[in-house]
Amino acid sequence: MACSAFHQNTGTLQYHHQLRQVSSSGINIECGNVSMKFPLKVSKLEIGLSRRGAYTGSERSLRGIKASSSQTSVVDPVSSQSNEGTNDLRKKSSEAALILIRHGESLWNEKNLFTGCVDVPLTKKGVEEAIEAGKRISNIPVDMIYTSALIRAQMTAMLAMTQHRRKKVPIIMHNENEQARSWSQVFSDDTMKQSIPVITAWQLNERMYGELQGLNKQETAERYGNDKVHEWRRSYDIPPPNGESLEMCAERAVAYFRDYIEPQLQSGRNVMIAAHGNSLRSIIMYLDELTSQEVVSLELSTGIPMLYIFKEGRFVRRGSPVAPSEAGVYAYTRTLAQYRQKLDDMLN
Ligand SMILES: O=C(O)[C@@H](CO)OP(=O)(O)O
Repeated sequence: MACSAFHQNTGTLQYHHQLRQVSSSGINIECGNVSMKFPLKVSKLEIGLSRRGAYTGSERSLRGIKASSSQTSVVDPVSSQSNEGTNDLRKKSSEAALILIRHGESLWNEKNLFTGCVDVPLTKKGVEEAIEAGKRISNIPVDMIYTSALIRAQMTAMLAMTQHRRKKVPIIMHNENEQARSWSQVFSDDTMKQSIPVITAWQLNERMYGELQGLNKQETAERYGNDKVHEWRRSYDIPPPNGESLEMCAERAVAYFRDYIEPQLQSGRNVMIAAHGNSLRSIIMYLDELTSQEVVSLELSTGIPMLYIFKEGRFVRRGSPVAPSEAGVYAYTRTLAQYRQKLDDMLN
């Protein structure tokens, strides 16, 4: 018995580019009418070294953050997961896939309202974006899912997983108290093998937008001025009135990532995170070693998955999988290619 439970335009870095082609000389990425080629040889280490001198004290502390908050969910189920689809591959490889998805359009995105920690659901368009995101990642192994505590991120994760070819069932872990844990036990190893634990964590929530929550973004810009509102929305260390700056959001989100998610990747588990514009901006700032100036121009689109490969202790951004048939995604690593082949053999 088991109790188991990734453009540059008008100065704006937008991580919603479309990966078009991977060749031996580089990666072609298209975004709108813009096409860029990135040489494969440019490593994160090189980028990091050239940027490291520009870090501020708080950025350095971002990299040294220890979580001050407790984990919201117990991860026991994971150790009892066989993840048999990728387990044998894991033994041969120290690499893991990390998928980041900002939730699909929410009802307050549609109304152009500051949302922050207000818990609103997806629009119909948001539902469609989540399903489309799922199609893009349907051949990438997922062993664990992390979402924020907010419904728009959870809807996105669940809807995306309806498209996954492996058809494992995502199960939200309820560890908020002993009774919840006890009442949500599963008593079949076989069933657990066909499941993916979903860990919800408030630390991955959207930045708390303070007294802007519920206000219209356009009206707020007209009242306080475009520059002030842009500073509140995109600066690193200037908080909106009584809300969290990106730096404050990073203190919890990056700490959670480092303390709870990175160890899963280190042990070879493939992880998907469904979260929010700013909690993901802070995590990407950490992964890509962006400076506080660079993160100002980082924008994330709703419902676009970004793929990173974690290998030998380093994160390498691999853009956004375009479609299940996109051969380039599977050229990233031998492990992913093998996984896809296995799916093809099993399901076709
Ligand atoms: O309203 C919000 O919570 C966020 C994300 O939608 O807005 P912004 O674009 O200002 O980060």
